[in-house]
Amino acid sequence: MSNRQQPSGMPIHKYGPYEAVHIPDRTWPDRRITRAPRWLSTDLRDGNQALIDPMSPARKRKMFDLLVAMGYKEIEVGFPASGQTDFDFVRSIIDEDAIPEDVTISVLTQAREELIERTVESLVGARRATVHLYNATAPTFRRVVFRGTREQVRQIAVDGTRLVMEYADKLLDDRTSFGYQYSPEIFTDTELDFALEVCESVMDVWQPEEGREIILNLPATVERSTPSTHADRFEWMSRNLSRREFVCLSAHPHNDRGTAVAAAELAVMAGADRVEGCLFGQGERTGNVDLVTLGMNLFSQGVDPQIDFGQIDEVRRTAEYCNQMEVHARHPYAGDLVYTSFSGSHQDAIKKGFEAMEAAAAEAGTTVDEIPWTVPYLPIDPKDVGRTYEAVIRVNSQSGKGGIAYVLKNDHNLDLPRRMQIEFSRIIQEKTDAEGGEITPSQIWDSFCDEYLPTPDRPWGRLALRSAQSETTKDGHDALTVEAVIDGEQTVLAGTGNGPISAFFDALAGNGIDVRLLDYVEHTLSQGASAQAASYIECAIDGQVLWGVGIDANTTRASIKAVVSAVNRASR
Ligand SMILES: CC(=O)SCCNC(=O)CCNC(=O)[C@H](O)C(C)(C)COP(=O)(O)OP(=O)(O)OC[C@H]1O[C@@H](n2cnc3c(N)ncnc32)[C@H](O)[C@@H]1OP(=O)(O)O
Ligand SMILES: CC(C)C(=O)C(=O)O
Repeated sequence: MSNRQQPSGMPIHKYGPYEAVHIPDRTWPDRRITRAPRWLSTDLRDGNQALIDPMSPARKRKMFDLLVAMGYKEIEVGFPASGQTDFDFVRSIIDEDAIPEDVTISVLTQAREELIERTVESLVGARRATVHLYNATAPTFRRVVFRGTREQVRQIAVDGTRLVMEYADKLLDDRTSFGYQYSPEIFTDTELDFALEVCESVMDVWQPEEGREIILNLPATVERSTPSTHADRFEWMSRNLSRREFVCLSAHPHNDRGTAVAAAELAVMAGADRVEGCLFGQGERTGNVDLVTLGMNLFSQGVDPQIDFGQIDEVRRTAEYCNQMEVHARHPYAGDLVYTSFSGSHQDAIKKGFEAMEAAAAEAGTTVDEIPWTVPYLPIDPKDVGRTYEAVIRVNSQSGKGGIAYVLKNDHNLDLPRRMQIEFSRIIQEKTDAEGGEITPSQIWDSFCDEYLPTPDRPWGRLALRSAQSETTKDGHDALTVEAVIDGEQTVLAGTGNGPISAFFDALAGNGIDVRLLDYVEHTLSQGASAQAASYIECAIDGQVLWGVGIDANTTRASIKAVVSAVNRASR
């Protein structure tokens, strides 16, 4: 086959490659993230401004309280100059003293005097507050939006910073510890030397020093490049900024290329101290970077994310309510299906993984919660985010014996022998092939009972057990007397053997039912006085090989029931 590429016909002439950064001695690829960066949640600002239906004050408050409860210490709470809703919300959380002492709120503004004044006004009385000023610095914006030169655009940032400081001096008092953040918008489209020049000019006004940091936020307003180039740009800025020790370098990735999480992680490796994003990647267009995935990625590497994700479904439900948008079923760590496996080989490995964890914990004399998590296909223990194991394995036509056996073990403590797993999985497979879709654990259980465990309210089969009594004969054999119904007739069966099962086979043989034992497994189902035992018996009956199952508090009765189950199945 030829390797030559054929043109697709797509209009590629409209686009060009993203410019690389010349930084051959880059250091970020060798760095590791060993602690969480500072996080800023912008759910209430960048997230909110992208919603079809922006959050009502009640929804905003619910989101704010959620973020605080999760442990976010920097929260962008709005764009107060945008209108009364955002302004009033900022006032409400300050006036109602809803902001914990260790939480800093921040508010965004354009570099326009009337907006800056209104923005600072919204913060009066706040304990810890940051004004976040932005202006676009990218060439297209300079040309199209501001219709200005580099110098004029740099001046917007400088004047804006000065105005923020003046209004903070004028309107805020010593109740407020006041901070400042500047963002050269579309940093990813701005020439690096110009981004640096504007940031330096802004710093010249703010004068960062010990105890007076400046947050320089470098937004990938539109994600343009690979995460590696994004990291190169961060390393370049981090190396070239003056007063670096007083700068909190912040990343603000968006997800236009679908790589925002990687871009944020590589930016941190390249020197970013802080990451701005939204829960579940809410935000403009394809969203801001997802703070949940970032935090959980750290957690899954044994790094404390500094955020509590222990009840991820609660977080998801609240975010869905506030944003009025659903989190996708495949969303990392939080989607409905992300700890669920339908396919046979995955289920088999998961089941074995759980069993290996239990064995390793028992050997170490501890619990599975104390040993390293190593269950195949599950990057983290679903329990750590408040999920149960119930949904870990779900069964459809792609499933195999391991998954079905897992459901029976997990839900009913039944540990089926391997060959019986194969037998029962064929029965389930026939059902899923015929009916399509998923078969639920309760449908699996119904099928299992129907196949192996006829009950008085759901009787079937030619043989029904009424009672069984066994005693040991003088020569050490078992003599068994069984009251049963065979083909509708009350019968008393009697037989002897070197155990109750062979005595029962003897009794059945006397009634024309020929059964041969191939395998026998039993285990207890529960502990304590009402303990139940499960027996699994593989028999050859009339040329067929079949399993039968019996459950009873008495182990002899459990095994006799298992034989009855197999005999009935043979003639079903
Ligand atoms: C990348 C981001 O997410 S940035 C955040 C974006 N978020 C929002 O815009 C949500 C809130 N915004 C709003 O509610 C409104 O835009 C307001 C109330 C702030 C301002 O509204 P308006 O006064 O009608 O102005 P509008 O939004 O149309 O802005 C356009 C004007 O602001 C100028 N401008 C835009 N951004 C900035 C900036 N960061 N700094 C200074 N001027 C700016 C534009 O050049 C334009 O000026 P012109 O009228 O002289 O051409
Ligand atoms: C205001 C800035 C930080 C922003 O939201 C963006 O550039 O995406």
